Formats: sequence, structure tokens, C-alpha cells
Amino acid sequence: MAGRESELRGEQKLVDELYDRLDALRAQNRERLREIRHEGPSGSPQNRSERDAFATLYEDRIAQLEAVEDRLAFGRLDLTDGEQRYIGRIGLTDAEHTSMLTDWRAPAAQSFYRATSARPDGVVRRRHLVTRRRSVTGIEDEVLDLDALDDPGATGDGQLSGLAGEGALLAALAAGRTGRMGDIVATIQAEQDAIIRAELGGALVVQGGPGTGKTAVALHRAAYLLYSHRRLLERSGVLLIGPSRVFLRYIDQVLPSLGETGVVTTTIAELYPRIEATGVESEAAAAIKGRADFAPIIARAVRQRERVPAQPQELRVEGTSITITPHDVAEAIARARRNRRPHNLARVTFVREMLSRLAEQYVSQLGSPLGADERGDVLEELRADRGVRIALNLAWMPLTPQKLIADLFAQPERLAAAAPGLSAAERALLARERGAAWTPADVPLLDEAAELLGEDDQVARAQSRADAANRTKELEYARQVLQSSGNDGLVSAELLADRFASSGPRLTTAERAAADRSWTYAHVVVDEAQELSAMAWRMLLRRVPTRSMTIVGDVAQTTSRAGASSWRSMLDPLLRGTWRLAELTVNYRTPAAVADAAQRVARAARLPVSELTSARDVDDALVVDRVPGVEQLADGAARHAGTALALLDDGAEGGRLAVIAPAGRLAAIRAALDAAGLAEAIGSGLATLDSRLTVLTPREAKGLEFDIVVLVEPAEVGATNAGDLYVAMTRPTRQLRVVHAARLPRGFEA
Ligand SMILES: Nc1ncnc2c1ncn2[C@@H]1O[C@H](COP(=O)(O)OP(=O)(O)OP(=O)(O)O)[C@@H](O)[C@H]1O
Repeated sequence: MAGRESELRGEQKLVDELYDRLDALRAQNRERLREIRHEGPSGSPQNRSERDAFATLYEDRIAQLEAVEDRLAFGRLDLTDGEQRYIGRIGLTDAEHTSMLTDWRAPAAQSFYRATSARPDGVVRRRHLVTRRRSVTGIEDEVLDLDALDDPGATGDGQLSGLAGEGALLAALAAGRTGRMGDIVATIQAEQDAIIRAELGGALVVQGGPGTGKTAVALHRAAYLLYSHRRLLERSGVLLIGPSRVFLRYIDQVLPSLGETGVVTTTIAELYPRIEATGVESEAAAAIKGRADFAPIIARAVRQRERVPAQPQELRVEGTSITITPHDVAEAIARARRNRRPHNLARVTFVREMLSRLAEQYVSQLGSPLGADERGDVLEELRADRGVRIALNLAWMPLTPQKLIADLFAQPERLAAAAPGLSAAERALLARERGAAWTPADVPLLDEAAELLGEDDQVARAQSRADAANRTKELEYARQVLQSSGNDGLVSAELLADRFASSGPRLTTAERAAADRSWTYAHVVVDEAQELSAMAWRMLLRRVPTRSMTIVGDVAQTTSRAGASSWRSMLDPLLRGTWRLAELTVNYRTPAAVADAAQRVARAARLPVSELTSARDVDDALVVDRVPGVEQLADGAARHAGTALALLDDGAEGGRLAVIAPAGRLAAIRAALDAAGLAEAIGSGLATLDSRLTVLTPREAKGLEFDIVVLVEPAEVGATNAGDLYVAMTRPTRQLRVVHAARLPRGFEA
């Protein structure tokens, strides 16, 4: 006991020194920022812009140092050569540049997550430090190499379960949920670490059952990649795709707590700049739009806007008669298509070709040969003529993606011509009025159309060529500044150069990327990737030509009809076998009894479930209550919600409760909760995350977790979609309370 206390004191002393250093660095950066601000707005524009850049640099550094307050240091490695290495959220060195704390992402920290007693990797002992605020409250040791230990009496906790730092891990898993995901740096497990540190190149697919830490791993991987490839990634940015705004809010504190703020996070529905996809449509319609064969439909729709007229058309220009013939138009179209440029850009060739043919007619009508100047005048006259313009537009219409797609669904004959492979019933599902709101499934179609039409971005391109020339100079300067200011490694020269740029609004990489449809990212992370349709994948792959991607998901949890039932069938056509698969097999969220029941039900419904071992079980994790009839479901749910809230109130940890039910029952359940006096606790939409109680559908619960879940009528949930039921059953961290009137789904009972 005395030994343990002196160990604790020793660790406290060290942790105090680390926080002292952290405080000193914060103060130093604040002082520098204050000095820079003090200089005021004087000097040349170049000076001012440099000062702003430095101010941003210090602000970022201060924000980073503030973000690592909680659990700054969480581990220690005792190595065979006698070195003790502390592992923490960031790297710290003392004033003499001697390392005090190793960043968890550094190669020197890897064995903290990977070493085992079978492969100690130079580690004698791994120690987890449990801290509360700035105090060390506990120590957990694992001795990996007993032979190398000076103190043979100490055995530590070993690794009997195969889980590293089991005490710290189980404490983290049992903690009450706050409504926001937290980081897992202190307790990352070896199979997770291997994925987090996997090499940058290529597409890595991470398949894992519910609660295996896919989201956590994806986020830590983004932070790891930004740390180890900062120069490469910061310039073009990292994109993270999540299933919904609520989900993005749920995870939005994880990357900042890891010291990373520059990742663009969005949903597929928001990926096309300036399009708000607020419309709602049937799942059947969305599924059709998501199929890969919608790409050729859009390609056909574009080509059908390049049209040969049925009849010759006679026009009079300045008193001279000319004829637009089907033959000339057909040849001009063929010529314009030959250069394989997008529609709006190839149109230039078409118009030039037609004007030249019309000019020939015009000149031959005049009867006398013309000089080059006069011929130029004729061309201009023809170009300016309204009749000619209308005729040429009819043959080759300049189009926006919005117009192409809106016309396709508003004009049945256009859709029929472009989509001969769709049945009349399928086409009817897609029909809608012009001006209807865009739906999420429209977004990849707009993107596909934009690609084939080509946006008129020539002005932007010319600007970016001019910018590139300036940039080389700025980069060189930024490199020098970084070296001399001792801030090398914190930001890249590229980023600092961006901030030096004195013209235009000062945008971060993330802001510029998010506003630009044609932006390409250095790495893309996709969560809940099983939900993406084939068309959504096409859209996403355009954003990452290098194919450097982390794709995480579970094909047994697919709920969208356009989503994937197997990675192979979804990704092979797109990535041609160049992706690699990794699996996560341990469930950290759901108690074993609940996870096992969920797995049995999913298997009975023939879902492609992954093998899953649960890290823990909890007493009374599964409670089942049958009510006499469907009329009693809502009241039953309210009763269980009341009991569950009381249970949560009893514990020191607090925690959150969700009632998950089929969409058609939510209103009745809310009314019953209201009648039971629980209405005040209920949140919805984004507030779902901040309230103690929330009532939602399985779809809305996707990716989230709650301490206790009351699940209403599982048979009905599963009848719509077996994946929905699998998702709903696997949301709780402590207890699942099932209220049902109909028979339980097959497999539910062991
Ligand atoms: N190594 C770990 N240490 C501590 N907690 C962990 C660890 N791995 C996962 N967790 C926790 O387990 C829970 C589930 O993780 P996460 O949400 O990432 O799983 P998932 O695989 O994305 O689940 P789903 O497929 O159901 O969305 C989270 O609370 C997460 O913090």
C-alpha cells in the first residue's frame, strides 16, 4: 500500500511538471500574441498581413494548448534500457528541448498500444495513469516482460483478457454518456491502433460490428494522418463524411480534443456547394437515383441536349438568307464531340463550326469574295443575330446542372428518352414539379451533371494560375519564417503562406475546399459508409483522385435501400479491387447479453453480421416486457422511460436515455411521455444530443449511443428493415428495455 502511495506521489510530481510546462507555453504564446496585437494596424500592407498571419499562428497554438488540458498525460512506458517514456495528447519538451511527453501519434508511442507480453517490443511495463483534472487518482500496470523487471514481486494486472489497460478501458466504457463522443487516446486497443496507423495510400475499408469503435478509429486515424503527413495533408485538406448533421455534432469535439481543427466535416447531402437538399422523397425514388445506372442516364440526358433539327430552318440576316441544315448541325455536333470536353465547353467548338459554315453561305450569297477582315465582320454579325443565337441554342443549349436535372424530372418525355432502361412505374416515382426542393439523392446527380456539363470556371482558373506564381514566393518566405520562429512542425509552410497572402479574404484550406465543387482532398474519411449509394460514391471519388481513403462501416447495419449489402459488390466496380479490408471484432459499447441477442436476430434475418466479442457484460442488461395489445405500447414505453430515468438518477454517472420506435408510433409515445410528466426532458433534432431523454427512429439513432434504450415493438422495426432493428438494439451502453405487443422477432430469445 505504502509502495503504491509513493508511486502515486511520484507520478503526481511528474504530472505537475507537465502541467507547469503546459502553462508556461500557454503564457509564452499569449504574450507573443499580445505583443503582435500591440503593434497596431501600422506599417505596409505586407507587414500588416504578416502580423495577422503570426497572430493566427499564436491563436491556433493557444487553442491547441487549451484543448489538451484534460488527461494531458495518460501513460508511461518502462523500457528495457531503463528509459521511462510518458505518453500524452501532445508532445512537450522542456526549455532545453529534452522530451518530457511523447505525442500518442509519434512512432515512439506505438508500443504503448501494441506491445503484448508475447511481443513486448522493448517494453518492460506499461502503465496507465488515471487522472481527474490535474490529479493522479490511479495507476494501472501491466508487466509485459517479467524477466526484465527489477522488482520481481510486481506482476501488475497482466493481459489476461487480451485487452490492454483493462481497468482504464472498462472504466471508460462504464462511464455515463454525455451526449458527445469523447476521444479514446488513453485506451486504444491493438487492433484499433493497427488501423489508425495504417499507411496513408490507397483505400482502407474497416468493417466492424456495432460498437467496435469504427467511428472512434476513423477520427483518431484522421488525427494521426494529419500529424504524420502534415505537409501533404494540410495543403489539400482532409474531408470527413458522416451520415447526418446530428451525427457530425455528436462527434464534433473529438478532433479538437486531439488538437486538430482543420478537417472539413460534412454529409453527402451538403457536399455540393450552395445546394441545400431539404426535400423529402420516397425511399424507392431515392434508391433508383442512387443506382450506378443513373450515370449513363445523365450522360444521355446531356447528349440529348445536343440536337439535330428535323427540318432545315431558313433565317434572314441583314437581308441575306441563310439556312441552318440538319446536315451542318450534325457535322458540327460530331466535330464538337470529338474533342471530348464537357458539354458547355465543347459548345464553343460547335458554335464556331456552325458560324463558319453559315458565314460561307452568307458570303456565297453576296456573290463576291471577301477579305479576312470582312469575313470577321460577317462572323460577328451572325454571332450577334438573335435568330441565329436561338437556333444554335436549340441545337446545343448551354446548361447548368440544376436545369438539366430539374428538366429531367419535370418533363416525362425527357426522362423516358434518357432512361429507356427504367420502367414506366420507376419513371413515375421520379416525376416531380419544376422548382421542387432538392433531395439528398439529387446531390450526387447534380455533381455528375456538373462533371459532364463543365462549369464555366475559366475566370476562376485564370485567377488560380496568377495566384500560383505569387505563391511560390510566399512559400519560400513562410518556410524561413517557420524555421526562425521555432514553430516548424505545428503548421506547414503552405498554410502559413496562405495566411500571408494579402489579397482577398483570408480563408483556411477547409473553407476554400468546402466552397469549391472541384476541390480535391488529400484524404477522405467516410463513416457509416455502407449507406452511400453508388452515385454518392462516384461523387466522393471525384474529390479524391489519389484514392487515399479510410472507409468505415458495417454492411449488416445498412438501412438505405441504395446502400451496400457487401463491400465487394459496392466497391469493386468503383475501385477495381484496389481497396484493402481490415476488421474490428470487439464490441466496446453494448453489454454482452444485448449484443448477443442483437446478433442472433440479425443472423436470423440473414444480415451479413461480423464476428463480435463483447468487452463486458452488465447485470440486468436486457429487460423484456410484453404488453397486452398495441394500444398499450405508448404507455408501456413511458413507464419504462420513467423507470430508466430513475435508474440513471440513482447512479453517480448521470447518463442519457432514448426511446427508439417505428416512425408511426413516435407521436403517441411523445404524448404518453407528456402525460407521465416527462415531456420536459425530451429533445429532438440537434437537441437530441443535449437532452436526457430523446424519442427517435432507428435511422435517427444511427451511429449514436445512449446509456439506456427503450425499444418499442422490435418486430415492427425489423419488418421495415432488418438493419434498422440491428442498429436500434445495439445503441445502449448499459441496458436495453424492450416493450412489445407482437411476437418478438426470430432469434431474440436464445
Ligand atoms: N479503445 C477504446 N477505449 C475506450 N472506449 C472505446 C474504445 N473503442 C471504442 N470505444 C467506445 O465504444 C463506443 C462505440 O464506439 P464507436 O461509436 O466508434 O463504434 P462504431 O463501431 O462506430 O459503432 P456503430 O457501428 O454502432 O456506429 C464509443 O463510446 C467509444 O468511445
